[in-house]
Amino acid sequence: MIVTIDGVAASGKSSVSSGVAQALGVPYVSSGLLYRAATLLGLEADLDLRGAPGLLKLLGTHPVRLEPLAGGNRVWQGERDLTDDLHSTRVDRGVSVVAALPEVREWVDAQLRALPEPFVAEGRDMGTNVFPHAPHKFYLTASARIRAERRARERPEDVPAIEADLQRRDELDTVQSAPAPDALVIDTGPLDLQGVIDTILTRLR
Ligand SMILES: Nc1ncnc2c1ncn2[C@@H]1O[C@H](COP(=O)(O)OP(=O)(O)OP(=O)(O)O)[C@@H](O)[C@H]1O
Ligand SMILES: Nc1ccn([C@H]2C[C@H](O)[C@@H](COP(=O)(O)O)O2)c(=O)n1
Repeated sequence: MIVTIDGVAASGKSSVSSGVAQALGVPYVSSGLLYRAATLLGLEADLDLRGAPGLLKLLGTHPVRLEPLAGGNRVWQGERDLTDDLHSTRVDRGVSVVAALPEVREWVDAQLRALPEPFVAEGRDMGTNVFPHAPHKFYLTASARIRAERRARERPEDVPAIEADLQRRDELDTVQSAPAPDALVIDTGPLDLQGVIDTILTRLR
């Protein structure tokens, strides 16, 4: 069984997916981490992030592996754990460009589809493109201001700067971020984290 949880940037996808996955006793899969890993490695290699061939060559010679766990995902390149470097402002600013490359999307989708069920998958296009036959689909939203206020608790930047970055990413990610027609759309603005998790668990049960 696959549960998909998609949504806009910083809408709570990974926190909510982790809570739902732990309640169900299954792993969750954070697809965005693979796009972030491709971005980080491209930046470190000083590549033009708009160029798929260079990125794919890098990913082919230095394979990246996603480790899905219920409590949190980790991303490995050989023995190197990339996870803690994937949520920097630098990666945030480059990742939408990388995620727009069809070749990189194919690379991510192939890794996701090879994972053994059951799991909760979170991202942008889990319910539309990667797992369109999933029986349970959810889509999280909240205003850019609320998302920025939440994120400001974990980043050095102030709320207006984070909000501007989120709005920019929302625009760049629009193409692959539409909710599946059969997804339950949840406005997380008025809910706390547990409230969102409970809404999903209630629907699943
Ligand atoms: N409903 C909520 N109420 C309060 N805080 C929340 C809620 N949902 C998420 N948060 C907080 O908002 C922040 C962003 O959440 P999270 O990282 O899970 O979002 P995301 O959608 O996975 O982000 P990204 O798109 O950048 O990967 C975290 O600090 C999280 O604890
Ligand atoms: N299925 C996905 C997952 C992620 N992306 C893009 C969109 C974001 O700009 C970036 C990082 O995702 P996040 O960690 O913010 O969820 O990757 C995508 O296009 N498709």
